[in-house]
Amino acid sequence: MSKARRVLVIDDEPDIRELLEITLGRMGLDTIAAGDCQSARKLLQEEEFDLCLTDLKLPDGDGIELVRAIQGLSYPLPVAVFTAHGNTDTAITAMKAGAYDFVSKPVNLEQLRSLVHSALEVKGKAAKSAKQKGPSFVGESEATKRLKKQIRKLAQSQAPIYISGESGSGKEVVARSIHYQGPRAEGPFIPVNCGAIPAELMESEFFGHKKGAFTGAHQDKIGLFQAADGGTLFLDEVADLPLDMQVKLLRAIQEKAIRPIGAQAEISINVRILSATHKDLQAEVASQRFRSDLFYRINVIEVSVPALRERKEDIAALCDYFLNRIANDIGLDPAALSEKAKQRLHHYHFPGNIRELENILERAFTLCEDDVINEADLFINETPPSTNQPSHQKHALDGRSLDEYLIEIEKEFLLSALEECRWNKTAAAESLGITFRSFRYRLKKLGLEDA
Ligand SMILES: Nc1ncnc2c1ncn2[C@@H]1O[C@H](COP(=O)(O)OP(=O)(O)OP(=O)(O)O)[C@@H](O)[C@H]1O
Repeated sequence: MSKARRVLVIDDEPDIRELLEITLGRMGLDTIAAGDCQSARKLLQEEEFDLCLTDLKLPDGDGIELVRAIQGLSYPLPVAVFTAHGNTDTAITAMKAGAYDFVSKPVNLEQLRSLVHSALEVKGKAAKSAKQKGPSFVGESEATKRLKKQIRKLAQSQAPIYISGESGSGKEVVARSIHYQGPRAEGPFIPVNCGAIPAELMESEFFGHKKGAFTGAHQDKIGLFQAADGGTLFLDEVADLPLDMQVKLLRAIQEKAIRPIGAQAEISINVRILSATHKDLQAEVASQRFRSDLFYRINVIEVSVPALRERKEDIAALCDYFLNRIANDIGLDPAALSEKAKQRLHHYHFPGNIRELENILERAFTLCEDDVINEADLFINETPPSTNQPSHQKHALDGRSLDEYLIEIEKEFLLSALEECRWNKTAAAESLGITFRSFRYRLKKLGLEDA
């Protein structure tokens, strides 16, 4: 018979300790209880546990400190915290400190059981087979290595994560990687493009409906939250959610429960929320298009995906990967890039990021002759921003002020001129048609004097 798994419960209220002992005992788990920080620390030093549940207010200290101490143990120990009902701030602080999840007091036993099940999987499940299901994550630049490291760490927690980054930079790839490297890998990954659902269908899409709930509801329908139960719901383009839907979503996330349209009772759901948008979500909050309470709830931890132009070292590996994949898909030999084509790609700014690179290569592959892609096959018509065509018409302000936007463009021009002139400032100034003095002044103004 396998050994029962052990849960360390830390709470100063004897009634709660007893309730948890009974509930966890019925789940076949052993409970070891502590009433304060000091005895909890002693137990953590002396014994090994599979899960820890701790209150945040303890007579001799703060539960957050225990959460931090647990991160330093020599083995991974998922820890969930109890928070007062509706106290989102402390839940967020705890998750930032490394807590796996939180449970609101008074404790809802069904929610607690589902949390315990999924937390124990963090330790139990070998992510090996799951990892193979994850997306390919190509790139070895320092920025990509940092991103991969962050993903590995975040995959083990339950904290909602907000993924920011330009369009096509790989936000969904990051979300999938977090899902498939974590304990929910065997569960569903449900991506939803919030901007693509018509407003009138939104509630039913997210929460489902019962037969007859409204005209046209011919049968029961499961919503996206239920479809993602036990897994991850990825809210792509979350900034596009209408305000009334934002309220409903916030409630579902906070209560960990939904009610399908026309249903009598709520249904508990166990879903990890990841979200993304290419817009500046903070600016959306400032202009009251996005609710600040929902913003703080989904943005517990932010992962920022760098634009492709900020990790040019990845371009070669991505080209190999895409060219092999494209050729494989149609059963042909992969094409090679000519030196000039490589150079062109290296100097291009990729406003559409990795998706644009993929499209350029796909088109070039079908156009090239003798399996060699030449510069002309790339059809990159845009003159680089360092020469003469400003790119402002192609971009929306995306919530930025005109000044912020112009500063960004100016920076882009200066940096790409420098890059093209191999960091020779005199030549870069000349290529932009300005004096060396003016060039230096602008670099300083924009904080780029070290460039
Ligand atoms: N590191 C990577 N390795 C391999 N392929 C990648 C990588 N990053 C992105 N891709 C590919 O680039 C394309 C765009 O990526 P993805 O859809 O994740 O971007 P996004 O930021 O979510 O885009 P959008 O803002 O339009 O929603 C996809 O085909 C994806 O598979």
